[in-house]
Amino acid sequence: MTSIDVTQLTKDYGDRRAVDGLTFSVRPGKVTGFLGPNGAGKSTTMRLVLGLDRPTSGTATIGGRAYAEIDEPLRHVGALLDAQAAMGSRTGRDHLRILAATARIPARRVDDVLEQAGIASAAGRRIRTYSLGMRQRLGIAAALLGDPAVLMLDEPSNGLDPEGIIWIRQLVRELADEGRAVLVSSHLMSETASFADHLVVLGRGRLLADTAMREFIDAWTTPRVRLRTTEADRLRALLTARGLHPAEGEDGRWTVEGARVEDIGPLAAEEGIPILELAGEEPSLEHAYLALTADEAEYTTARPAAAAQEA
Ligand SMILES: Nc1ncnc2c1ncn2[C@@H]1O[C@H](COP(=O)(O)OP(=O)(O)OP(=O)(O)O)[C@@H](O)[C@H]1O
Repeated sequence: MTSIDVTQLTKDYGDRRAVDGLTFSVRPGKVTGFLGPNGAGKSTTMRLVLGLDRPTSGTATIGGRAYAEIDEPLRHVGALLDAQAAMGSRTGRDHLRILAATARIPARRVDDVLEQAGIASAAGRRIRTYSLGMRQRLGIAAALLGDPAVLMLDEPSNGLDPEGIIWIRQLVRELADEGRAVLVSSHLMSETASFADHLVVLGRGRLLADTAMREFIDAWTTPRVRLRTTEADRLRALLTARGLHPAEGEDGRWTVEGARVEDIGPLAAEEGIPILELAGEEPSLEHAYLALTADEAEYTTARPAAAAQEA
């Protein structure tokens, strides 16, 4: 069972600290979502794990060894960093054959991963004729080539069509279910929520959260209930007496922050207050993420947390 272990990892570019004393692990059998605002240090961390850059201090290891010390690393670690960087004059198949040859991976794996990535029919075409999504699929095929125990995918659904996005969601889940350690960075919260079990969140190079998805959402959001009643005054008095603050919306619906349907339904029934509608709002990863990172975004427009809560 192989994991990625990052310990006190720091990287300075001149006087800019891109990664700041990071410690976390990516465990086998799980999809770990890697989140953070633009410039938070996600790509730099992945590059350091892959030995593409040298840390200023600290370590990043895969199965206890630095990437540079791993023999035939493609057989142990698959990575998708910049899918657009593949050589444009080669065909997709040749690109993968060359990669396979460098790691003594059998050539038949090339056709397997082309098939798995859904680009077998384009394998003989030059990469420069590929669409953004096809290049992305080729990059994922390359990451899978060595059947690695560890995968690191930077924004894998970039440029993929809706069918491709569903495919990548299923793929990362399958890879984790097979016991692999899978780290996936993304800016798409609903997508991350659909496949990640665990989250590592960065802000300005620092670790903001390293926690199970469910715990993260529960810690950074409050439950909310929407309801409609014919006896608003009585219900308001009842809820206010219990320390809740119901707020009336323009459409005649009431919102109660910090409450669940299980709190309100029985209470209203006990008092004989008719309820016409009662629904809990499931807090989303997006709400939780924006609440956590509100003050951490280096490049930001409005106040995202406030905007999202109002939406
Ligand atoms: N080669 C480099 N030289 C100088 N600064 C760099 C270099 N690479 C990254 N940085 C800086 O390090 C910080 C972290 O960048 P990084 O690309 O790791 O963030 P990120 O979380 O991947 O962002 P995004 O979500 O926008 O991809 C940024 O401030 C960036 O400008």
